[in-house]
Amino acid sequence: MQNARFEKYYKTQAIVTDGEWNTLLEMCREPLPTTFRIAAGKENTQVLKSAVEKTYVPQLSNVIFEDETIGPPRPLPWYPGGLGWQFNVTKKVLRKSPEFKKFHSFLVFETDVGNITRQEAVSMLPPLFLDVQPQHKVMDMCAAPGSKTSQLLEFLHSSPNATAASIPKGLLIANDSDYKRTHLLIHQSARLPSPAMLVTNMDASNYPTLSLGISDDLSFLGRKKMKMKGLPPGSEPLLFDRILADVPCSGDGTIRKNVGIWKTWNPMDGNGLHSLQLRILLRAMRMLASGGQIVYSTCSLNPVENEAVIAEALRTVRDFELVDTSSQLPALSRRPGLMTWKPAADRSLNFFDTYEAYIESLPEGKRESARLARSHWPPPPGILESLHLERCMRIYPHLQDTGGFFVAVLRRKQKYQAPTLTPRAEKRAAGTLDDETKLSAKKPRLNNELGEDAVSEPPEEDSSEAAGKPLYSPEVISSNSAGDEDIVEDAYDQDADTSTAEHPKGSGDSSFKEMPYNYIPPDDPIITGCMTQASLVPEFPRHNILTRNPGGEPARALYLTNDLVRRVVQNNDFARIRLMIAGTKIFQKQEGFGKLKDSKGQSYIPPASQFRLISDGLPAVLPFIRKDSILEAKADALRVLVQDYYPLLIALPEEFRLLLGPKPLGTYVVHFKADVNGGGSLTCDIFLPILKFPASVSLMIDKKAKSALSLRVFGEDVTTAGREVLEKLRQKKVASQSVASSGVAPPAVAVDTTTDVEEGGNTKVESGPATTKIDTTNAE
Ligand SMILES: C[S@@+](CC[C@H](N)C(=O)[O-])C[C@H]1O[C@@H](n2cnc3c(N)ncnc32)[C@H](O)[C@@H]1O
Repeated sequence: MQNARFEKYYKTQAIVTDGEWNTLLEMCREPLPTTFRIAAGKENTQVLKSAVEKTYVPQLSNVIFEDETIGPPRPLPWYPGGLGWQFNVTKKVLRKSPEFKKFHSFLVFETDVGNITRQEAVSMLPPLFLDVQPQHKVMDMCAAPGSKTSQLLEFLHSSPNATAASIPKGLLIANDSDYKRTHLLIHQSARLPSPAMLVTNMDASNYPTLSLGISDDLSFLGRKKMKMKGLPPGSEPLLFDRILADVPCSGDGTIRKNVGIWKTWNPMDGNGLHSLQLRILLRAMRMLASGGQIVYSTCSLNPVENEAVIAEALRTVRDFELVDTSSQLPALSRRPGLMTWKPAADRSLNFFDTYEAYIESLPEGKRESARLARSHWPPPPGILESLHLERCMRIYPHLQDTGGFFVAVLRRKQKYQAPTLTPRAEKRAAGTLDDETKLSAKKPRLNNELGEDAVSEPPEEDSSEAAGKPLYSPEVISSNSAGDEDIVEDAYDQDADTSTAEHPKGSGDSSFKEMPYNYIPPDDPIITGCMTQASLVPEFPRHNILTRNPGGEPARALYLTNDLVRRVVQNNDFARIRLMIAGTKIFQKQEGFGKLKDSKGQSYIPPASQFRLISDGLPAVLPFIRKDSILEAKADALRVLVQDYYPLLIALPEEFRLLLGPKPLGTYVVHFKADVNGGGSLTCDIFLPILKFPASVSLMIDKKAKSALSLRVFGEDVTTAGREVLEKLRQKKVASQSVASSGVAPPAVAVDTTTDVEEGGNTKVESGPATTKIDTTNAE
């Protein structure tokens, strides 16, 4: 864990005092504690918090392992509501100490079902500073794998005036340019299903302005007739209230976790990312609504990726300022942003005081293609002080035993003023600008923004309009000048910036093949059937249900969005904007239901009623389910339901059987009431979907969620999957005993050697043995 360059570079930057440097460096060599947070705003948030505080902390308080006393988990003092936690034990302790093993299983189970997220402490900070509220339009520009996205979603869903299940008015777009990584994002966010969520796969530095369609309220435009190319006049751009720009970075703040950085660190990684980071932040600034806020963050200590980016962005878009966050999270120990720094021009650490000195050092023929831009250096005195870079936050590992991190909160200073159109823009608005002039007006704005020096990442060629693709840009683009900072114009000004939209960097996939999004007419018989089946009240937003297949038929799965997501989905061209998901799945066709025939060969269930509620989307639907249709049950019924995939009706406890028995086949929600005495420890109310068959019933949650529930309520995994794992382990033990006694190798036994839950397999009950079982049950 040595790197002379790393040491020299950061000593030169004076990121801490000389006296403190060794403490910082020593801490970089220590392993990082494990941190996790309990998901906020869920029904069981307080239950889990209390399980950690009142059950696990006492159990783990006096653990002695190999003659050493191990400390229990402790709360992160700065994390609101006591929901952030940290503990510091080795993997060996986690595996071998019975107390910690149990705690580890608890964490694994609850993580799988989305109640707990393992996340580095410092990575929890940006969403906390973003101050997201349920009505906000939020963008997470570089979101994968999505730990901050899930935190943002929790905030979007936590309204003091509503239940955790209510649908927020705002939206969250989680974007990443890496196609494969967007799937991590989808997986992560599925843990908190949201009708307000969209995932896109775009280059954030060129993110197109999305349209919200024609708005009744045109005050955002300052004029009634604004023409957007490809859209009817008066279309409203989607401007965001909150944007997180957690940009790609060199990541040296993660050196405690990623020890490989000791070997490979060099200043050129940070130098090379500066331009992209700046472009992403500038794009965020242009997409921000009046009064909005941006959080810019990196897990890098390098000022070139941090203060230098902020300084240049503030100089470019002048109506922004850094927010003084000193009164927020007072228990968080932090250092102010740097006011000066010295870029190194190469791996050999040749430092230059000024950009001019750097350029002069280059042979004449190489100056044009200099790798560093003026913006790598601090702004000149006079300007520098006015930027208040000290308001940026630097988190160092030794301050509170974390990774290193950088956070800056930016706010738009002034209210938006309606633009006065230049003559060119007037011509454009009138559609009288000839094509050639239009194209030349679209010269890459990027060069202006970054100055002539921004050569390390040359702007890509703009080919979108030339290729005849529709662009959602208004015809009101005035001449491009770097100081021309007008919100609406910025938001619209996509002509210069959309060239890579169809081929995001890193996606490695140029043929985007997501299914189209089609809203189903609210009076469609399938929607009516679903509403009847699930006893939904008339207020259910039936107009916001979409399906995803080329024909637009409600064939298999139905997704729920909110009104705002619907406006986005219906007013944009997704041949160009790579939309991965919109909203959350709430109903799924139960294919086996069609096969259920009575003795006369008639279908039991008409096609319009063959859809069932799925557990993932239940929180979004629950507020709309008629209370009197929800079945009540106790922990004893839950035990039967988790024990087998398809328990027979006659196996249910009498009270619940009498309730369910007379009901028609189909989908129901069961309310398991909090009860710590009834054969399990149900410490809070839970609502789960079930599906009733002629002679059996199935709890419609996946295998992992069942195991997690079983562990929490019954203290053991009583599920089929859990029993199978135990059986395999037993067989393995028997086999190894027989080797020991006979000396003969036994036949191979397929055993999951990894943890039970994680390796329980991915088969969802919902799609697993259903068909076979249905047929059997029917035959009975
Ligand atoms: C620091 S990571 C983000 C971590 C994430 N915010 C989280 O908390 O889980 C940076 C992400 O930026 C993505 N990325 C890189 N270049 C990008 C670009 N031009 N536009 C959008 N995303 C980009 C990477 O794929 C990577 O997932």
